[in-house]
Amino acid sequence: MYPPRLSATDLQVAFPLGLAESRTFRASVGNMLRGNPTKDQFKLGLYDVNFTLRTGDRLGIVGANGAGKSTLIQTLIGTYEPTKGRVIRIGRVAGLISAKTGMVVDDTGMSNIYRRGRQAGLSREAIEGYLPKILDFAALGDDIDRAVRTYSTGMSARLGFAIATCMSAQIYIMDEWIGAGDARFVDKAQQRIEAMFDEEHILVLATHVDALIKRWCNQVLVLHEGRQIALTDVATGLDIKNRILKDEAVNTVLASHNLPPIPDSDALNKTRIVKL
Ligand SMILES: Nc1ncnc2c1ncn2[C@@H]1O[C@H](COP(=O)(O)OP(=O)(O)OP(=O)(O)O)[C@@H](O)[C@H]1O
Repeated sequence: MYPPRLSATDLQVAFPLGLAESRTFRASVGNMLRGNPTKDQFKLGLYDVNFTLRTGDRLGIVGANGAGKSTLIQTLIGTYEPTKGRVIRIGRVAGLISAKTGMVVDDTGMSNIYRRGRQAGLSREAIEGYLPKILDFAALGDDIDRAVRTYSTGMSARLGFAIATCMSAQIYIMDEWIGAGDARFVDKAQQRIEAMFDEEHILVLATHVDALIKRWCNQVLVLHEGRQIALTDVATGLDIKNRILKDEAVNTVLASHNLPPIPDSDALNKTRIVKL
């Protein structure tokens, strides 16, 4: 088996801005005259993203609200298709982006374990092999046979986390939903993730919590208005993010770390609405 790898090359994700009403010619003309977006206009949610992660790499993704963190996570997992560039995933990916990710909420917890196992390409026997570990971690008791829609957020988080981390993935891609459980679960989940900090796994974590980045990551990617502005060590990445949050000029902050500037923000804003 090849060692795991996760890479993004010239990644771009654009969201259509076209309004539903502009399906008629009259509405389209009206929108154009009012300066509203037309059907063929897109907003860049993410662009210029480039990195390669190998075993042992643990990447923290940081940035202000709307910087593009969730868009990048969803694209790495494969929920969003890039409009340009590409993502390469080598190895089994576990995406942990919300407590109920990938679950059919009308089915029981147990059915969901089997479904997720099948989706991961595992045989019934293999899933049964993982089952005791999953049930132990989820600690749902008899509730495992109830529909997931009846679970609290914390119960769903425990089950989702147990499924994702007990079925031996090599690449873990997470948002900060992990904080959804109670203190005991968060502690257990943190220990479980830390046990994977070895040469066989890749971790990607998007979060606003600096302490988690410091504890779990060994490199940081800073996003600003959808663009990757730095891929660097943890201390530098957090400093850049925090100074930008305090409204320091982006290029001043980058220059203070000897990093290349980004085009001036006027130019940046103009290029954010694009026609593909
Ligand atoms: N489905 C969508 N359609 C249109 N625009 C979107 C969509 N999803 C995200 N965006 C836009 O893309 C940009 C990046 O959003 P994203 O949710 O990735 O940011 P974020 O860094 O995760 O923010 P937060 O910290 O607030 O969760 C935002 O301007 C957002 O409005």
